[in-house]
Amino acid sequence: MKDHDLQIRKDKATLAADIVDALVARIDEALQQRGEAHVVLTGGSMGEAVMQAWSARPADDADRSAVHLWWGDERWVPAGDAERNDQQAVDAGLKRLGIPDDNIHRMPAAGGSYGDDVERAAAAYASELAEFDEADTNGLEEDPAVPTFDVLMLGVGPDGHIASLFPQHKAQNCTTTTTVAVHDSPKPPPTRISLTYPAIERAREIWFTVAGADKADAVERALTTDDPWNTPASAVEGLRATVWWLDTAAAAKVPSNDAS
Ligand SMILES: O=C1O[C@H](COP(=O)(O)O)[C@@H](O)[C@H](O)[C@H]1O
Repeated sequence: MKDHDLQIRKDKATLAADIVDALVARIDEALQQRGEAHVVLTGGSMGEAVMQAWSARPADDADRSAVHLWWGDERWVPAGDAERNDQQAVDAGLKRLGIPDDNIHRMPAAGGSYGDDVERAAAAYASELAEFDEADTNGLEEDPAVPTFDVLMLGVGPDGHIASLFPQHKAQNCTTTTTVAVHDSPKPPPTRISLTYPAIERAREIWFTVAGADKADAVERALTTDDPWNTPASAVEGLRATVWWLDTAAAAKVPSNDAS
């Protein structure tokens, strides 16, 4: 069993609310310490639940002009398509957060500036990430050209995938760039863009956000094995912390799964 921080809650709604409380605290801390905050959103069911909980918080007058949002992966369909992770975030309340549009770093869409060229689109997102690469990493080792993310959230599929890195899929082998175009995804839609492992691991904190009984086996494998090829969620750790935010159903096969 890995020495990761386990945060287990009784249900998905409580889980999402507590994730958001912790996220807002991390963002405030990053703004105070470094003057800006970089957060990576996940798509999927927990991406939606977290965004709903975040956008439902009472409005405050906090300055969010230095908060940047990124995505860990995106589905290669046109802008505005309900399958897109960014569109699901918008539908869940993204625009109510008060974060400037220029700081919301969406992955390119099919049929947009890069037409149907998903490779070029992935490379363009890598360039956008590189614009926020810092020279001063506050003592952390520097490597891939991405901002050092303060919190990078990852949903986990029932198969153990994270972002759009799927079990036994060759996109996992891409370690020389920070983004990868994913073809033949086993989960629809078949074409996607994903951060690669080196980019994902450039995060002070990685937060796995997982709810539901169908994820319990994947969570157990991720916490007890080091086998990225078969369970991508077993592959990554944050630079300072790795936190598993689980509801009791997703934590069913994890030892000491006391909910609060
Ligand atoms: O397709 C995707 O799936 C994963 C997991 O989503 P879930 O709905 O099973 O929770 C998600 O993390 C990823 O961002 C998304 O593109």
